[in-house]
Amino acid sequence: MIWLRLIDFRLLLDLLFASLLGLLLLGRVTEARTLWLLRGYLFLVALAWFVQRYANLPLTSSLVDALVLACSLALAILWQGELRRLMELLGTGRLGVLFADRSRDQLASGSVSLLTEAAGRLSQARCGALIVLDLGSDLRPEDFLNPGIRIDAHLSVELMLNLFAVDTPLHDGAVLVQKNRIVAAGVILPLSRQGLNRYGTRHLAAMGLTERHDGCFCIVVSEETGTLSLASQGRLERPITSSRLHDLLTEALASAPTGRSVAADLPEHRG
Ligand SMILES: Nc1ncnc2c1ncn2[C@@H]1O[C@H](COP(=O)(O)OP(=O)(O)OP(=O)(O)O)[C@@H](O)[C@H]1O
Repeated sequence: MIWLRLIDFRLLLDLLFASLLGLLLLGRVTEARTLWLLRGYLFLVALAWFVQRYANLPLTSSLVDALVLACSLALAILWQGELRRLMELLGTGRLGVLFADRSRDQLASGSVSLLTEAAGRLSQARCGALIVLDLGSDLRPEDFLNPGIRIDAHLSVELMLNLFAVDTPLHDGAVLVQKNRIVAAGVILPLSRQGLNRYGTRHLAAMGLTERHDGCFCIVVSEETGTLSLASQGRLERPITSSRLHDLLTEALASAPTGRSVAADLPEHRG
């Protein structure tokens, strides 16, 4: 049993926890560029640890430490939105989101066609619209300024046109689509603080929600111009054609994680 004494259990535990944390972080990233950056950063951190622990090279160790610090600062600037979100999740105890199932079977591709057709027809009619497409985020009713009215209906072009028809009670605000269903209408989203001088509130609302929730996309139809836009990660792509919208949504669907449903938490009526 001498070999048992030679094993450093604390070191094993340390390596196990660090590997689990690394795998968890890598598992949450879907975008290729972000993944490369994260891999590079984790490699540098591991190198710094290795040099410090096993090589008696103080100057090299200081240089690698300085490199890790510089990269940490650069990534903190680059990923400020994601880091803010992570701190929000830690602060509100919603850690389950980090371990959520990431299978990709939510919005069917047929729904992308339905949404594109609805958006195209709303655009032609210059009927203002805002559709939130949740492809697997951790959205909760508290994330909205007002969670709106619960609908829970099959996604259809006709219902979408009806919901945004002018002078109907639910046309103001956004429609929330989750897992091929229209979950709610009249949803009021948080506004973005970017682009205050460039965009009106409908577009700012689309940016505001998507900058907070990576798995959310917002389709915006401008009432003024009929222009179609797609918001993701706080950025607006506009103007876009219906076919471009279809391509972007198909792409988004192919790389989207699945999250929990907000439907169950929505109140029957507006507070
Ligand atoms: N926070 C919000 N959440 C959801 N919808 C909102 C929000 N704020 C405004 N809207 C919707 O946007 C409409 C007002 O749009 P506004 O003209 O201010 O914005 P816009 O970006 O210029 O859009 P448009 O090009 O359609 O005029 C409201 O009537 C409402 O339906």
